[in-house]
Amino acid sequence: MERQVQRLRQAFRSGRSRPLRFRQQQLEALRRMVQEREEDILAAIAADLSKSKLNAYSHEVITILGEIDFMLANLPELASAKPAKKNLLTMLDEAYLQPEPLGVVLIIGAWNYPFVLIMQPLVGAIAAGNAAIVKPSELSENTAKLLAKLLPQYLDQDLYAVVNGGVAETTELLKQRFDHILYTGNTAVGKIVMEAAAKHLTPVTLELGGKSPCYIDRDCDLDVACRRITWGKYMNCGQTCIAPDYVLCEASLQDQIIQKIKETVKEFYGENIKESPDYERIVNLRHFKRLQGLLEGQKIAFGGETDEVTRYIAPTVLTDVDPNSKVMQEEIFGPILPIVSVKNVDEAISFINDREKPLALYVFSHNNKLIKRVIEETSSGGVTGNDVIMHFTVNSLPFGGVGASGMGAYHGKYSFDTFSHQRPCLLKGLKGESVNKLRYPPNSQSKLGWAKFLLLKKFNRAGLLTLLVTCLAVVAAVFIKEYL
Ligand SMILES: NC(=O)C1=CN([C@@H]2O[C@H](COP(=O)(O)OP(=O)(O)OC[C@H]3O[C@@H](n4cnc5c(N)ncnc54)[C@H](O)[C@@H]3O)[C@@H](O)[C@H]2O)C=CC1
Ligand SMILES: CCCCCCCCCCCCCCCCCC(=O)O
Repeated sequence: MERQVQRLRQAFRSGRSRPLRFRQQQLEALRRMVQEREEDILAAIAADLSKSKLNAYSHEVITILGEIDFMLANLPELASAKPAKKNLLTMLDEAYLQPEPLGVVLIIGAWNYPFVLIMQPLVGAIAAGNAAIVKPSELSENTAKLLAKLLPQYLDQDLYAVVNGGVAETTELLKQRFDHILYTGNTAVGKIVMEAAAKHLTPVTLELGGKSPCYIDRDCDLDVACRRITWGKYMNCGQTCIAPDYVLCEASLQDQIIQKIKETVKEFYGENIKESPDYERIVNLRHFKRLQGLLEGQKIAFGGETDEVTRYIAPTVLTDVDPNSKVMQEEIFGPILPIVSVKNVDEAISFINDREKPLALYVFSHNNKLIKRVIEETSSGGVTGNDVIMHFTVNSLPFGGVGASGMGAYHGKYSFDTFSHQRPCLLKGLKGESVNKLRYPPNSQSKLGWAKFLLLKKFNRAGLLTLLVTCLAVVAAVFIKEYL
């Protein structure tokens, strides 16, 4: 492991990953990989998550092609130096922010969107000019094996590497020194990653989970709300980090919501859900049993059927759920939707604020003011109003958590920034010593007066004009003194 990281570091130090043309070539190669090996990629995702190839394409491949296109279209702008505002003491100098790559970065992915969660950060790392090691989840082993086979065929092998394995291999990997770690997965492991990173003072982006609430207001088109919630909750069999975890609503809405979700489930997946190509399975037996445990003692409004052999759990809604029950204590990460009654929006806001900050928050209402109020009075990684999941798809919005749901963010420009250091640069000339004398010892009251004037004074229009004239005079004086 140590030698592998060293090999990447050496390649990074050679400077090969920095030129824009090189980054573009690598991103183009990634796009070719996705296009040429589409069938293999879809088959691997399908095998890992019992997913149709159509869904594998729309859940994962589209996102990556879109991200690569974005980076290729915007790379010159993203990587360019950005001029910075100057103060009066540096007005003749050059000040700018120069994005620079961090070095060798580590990307650890989770199993639930095994392709996206490795590839999307990797696109950002390459675009920003880094070397990278990716560690796909061992639970989605088909995608992990395929990435280990394909990435070296398309990318520079000395700069980008895949490490596969479970806890032992990841633990070993985390002992190495990286320049950034982006980890996606559960909170407990997030803490392990952060602790390991701290030993090297490595900055981390942690993409964690949590219970994302979904408030449905009385003043709402329930048909539309329930259709959108059904889509986002049961997509990938509920194994989506930003799936609506539970619904909050007034008790009087509960029966209508149940009925409408039930109808939508039938519309989406047919009479025999097990036969639907659009309905996935739970990733493994451990998670299947965990989810079965969450159903115990609950009032099942519909669904609840399970089949251990195929790890099938039907789309399920629970009613009158006690906020203290187990299903309301941990992230569900499965096709179970609890409905918790609240008296009104005030109680919903308190309910949300009494818990850890979630990764996503959803509010459905005709009343835009109410939506804005819920946003204003709560906190979460991201928000979608009157829909679910969709903020993930907008790559001009940073994606990430806050508090217990994570730190840092990525997607689009934000991925580039995550894997870059914004290096502040001030370039001065060697002339102009007559002005600089103001800051050299010995200090004096008059020098201090000038320093206050130049650095602290705020000017109105008239003041600005006077200042401009003064500055021109100073520039002229400096010029005469230094050059004539
Ligand atoms: N914020 C986000 O973008 C996303 C967050 N998630 C969250 O991830 C969770 C589900 O993923 P997991 O079951 O954690 O996935 P997982 O079991 O695949 O683990 C994630 C990664 O951590 C590694 N890992 C596991 N145990 C480790 C240890 N002891 N030391 C070092 N590395 C270790 C695994 O090898 C894997 O690569 C949910 O909480 C979900 O909400 C999932 C997808 C996206
Ligand atoms: C008309 C064409 C429709 C195409 C469908 C586009 C819908 C896109 C939804 C994609 C959702 C992907 C969610 C991925 C979330 C990954 C991280 C996570 O939350 O666990």
